[in-house]
Amino acid sequence: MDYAVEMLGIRKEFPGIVANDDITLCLKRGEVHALLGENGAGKSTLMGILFGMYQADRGLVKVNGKEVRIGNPNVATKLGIGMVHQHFKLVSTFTVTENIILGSETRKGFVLDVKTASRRIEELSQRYGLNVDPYAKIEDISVGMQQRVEILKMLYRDAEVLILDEPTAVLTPQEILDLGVIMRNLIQEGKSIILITHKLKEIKANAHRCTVIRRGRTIGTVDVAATSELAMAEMMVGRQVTFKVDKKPAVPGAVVLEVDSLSVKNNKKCLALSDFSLQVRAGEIVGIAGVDGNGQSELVEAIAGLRKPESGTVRLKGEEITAMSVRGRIQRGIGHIPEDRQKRGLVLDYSIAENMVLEVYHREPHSRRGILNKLAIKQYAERIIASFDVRSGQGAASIVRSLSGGNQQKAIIGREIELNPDLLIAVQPTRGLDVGSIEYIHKRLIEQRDKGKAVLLISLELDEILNLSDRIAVVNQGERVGIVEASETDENEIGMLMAGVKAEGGEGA
Ligand SMILES: Nc1ncnc2c1ncn2[C@@H]1O[C@H](COP(=O)(O)OP(=O)(O)OP(=O)(O)O)[C@@H](O)[C@H]1O
Repeated sequence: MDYAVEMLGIRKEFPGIVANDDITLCLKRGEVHALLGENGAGKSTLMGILFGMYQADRGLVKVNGKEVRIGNPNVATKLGIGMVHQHFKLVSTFTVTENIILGSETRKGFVLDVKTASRRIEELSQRYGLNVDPYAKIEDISVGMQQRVEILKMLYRDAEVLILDEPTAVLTPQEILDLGVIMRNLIQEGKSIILITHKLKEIKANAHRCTVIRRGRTIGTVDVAATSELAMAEMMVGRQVTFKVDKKPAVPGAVVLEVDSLSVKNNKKCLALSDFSLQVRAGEIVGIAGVDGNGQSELVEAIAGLRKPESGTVRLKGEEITAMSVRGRIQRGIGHIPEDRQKRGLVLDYSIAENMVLEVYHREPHSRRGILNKLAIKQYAERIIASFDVRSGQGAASIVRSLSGGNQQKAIIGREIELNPDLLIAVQPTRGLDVGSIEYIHKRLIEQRDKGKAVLLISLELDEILNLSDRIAVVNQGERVGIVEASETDENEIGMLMAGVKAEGGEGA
């Protein structure tokens, strides 16, 4: 069999946890091979070993049939293995070419040979249908384009095996389709791809085979065309899963959040949200649908107190909070699951325990007269860890940086729900989560609603918006272009509104 990569019997232990336990993954040349596993199953660790970031404790790696020792990423690069990480590694003030040649520059005399490099990048870009401008600055191009630059970086270094770590998590629906085309172009040219993703639809659409791992062990490798999404999901979590959300009709009560004529500028000082009004009542979930970058982030930041609006007001339970501090808002009952878990959600070098009390460490029982009560904090964190199934090597004492992405997300959600807020703002709450965890988080959000809390849900996943929300507001270019009852709408109508076709139903905010 013609394998580009064989990973055989791989084992890797971290303090307190076996991240990979006898895992086998064989990548055929010219295939897209999905790697599927629940959060913390060990996918990133396995790929870290292939890319030379970690050393396996046991097992064998073969590239093109030959046993290799991949001591660091440079060795991986020389062996033709490239990786696009979830968080891109680009210098935003550099151009595309400068980023791509960084670390492997060629010179003419003392001068960097940017011209030849740009020409080669242009050729590669055309050959694989990437459409990247070598002279554009990274900060001026979209996230989707930046990802293509990462792909080009690998191709420039002659990678034959490309590892894509949850590549669609940051992409818009159109960009996801485009990436599918790019992957097809790559394999047509003989490249092989390992695709880490939680999205079964994408595996179905793009992958030939899929290896499923659970709790560090290989469950099996299946032929994707012959295996249903449900079957793959069940292999992954080891039990039956349902994709449908069960919920009773909402019983909305008093208005909890009232946003009135809010206008907010973005970092570039342009109006990102204009004259936006919305109400969220107790006992309902209001979803905000929109293509990424249409003012959702600015709306959330203005409500959470992270950004000052230009005009308009924000009220919580009747009280104006437009200019109130973040802590004041938290104390009055706002919980916030932020968009970027690493930048806004967590302090990565703190333990789980410390992260769980970031908003409440100054209150009893977590501290008294300025002295922290470590035991109370640990117990508080352990409760969240248990009820949200946050998996880590050393429980509450684990440093958050060492947690898998999905477990970091579960920790944040647990922390915010534990605050029992009157208004819970959930931004992309299930980004990077496996289907089992998504099911659980959805249940918990609905439970909040049924307890009479107001939930504002912002998500780029239309399915999530449609399944969870009671009402849906659609934003386009910072304006509210429609607000509809979730039970009376469908994907098509929301899609039209997202594209900017106005259809205000005459209903109030
Ligand atoms: N550097 C590290 N130090 C200690 N523990 C680690 C380290 N890296 C990973 N782990 C642990 O190993 C386990 C596997 O993590 P890994 O990141 O490989 O999972 P994953 O399958 O990629 O998960 P996700 O889908 O959530 O990103 C987790 O329990 C994680 O906490």
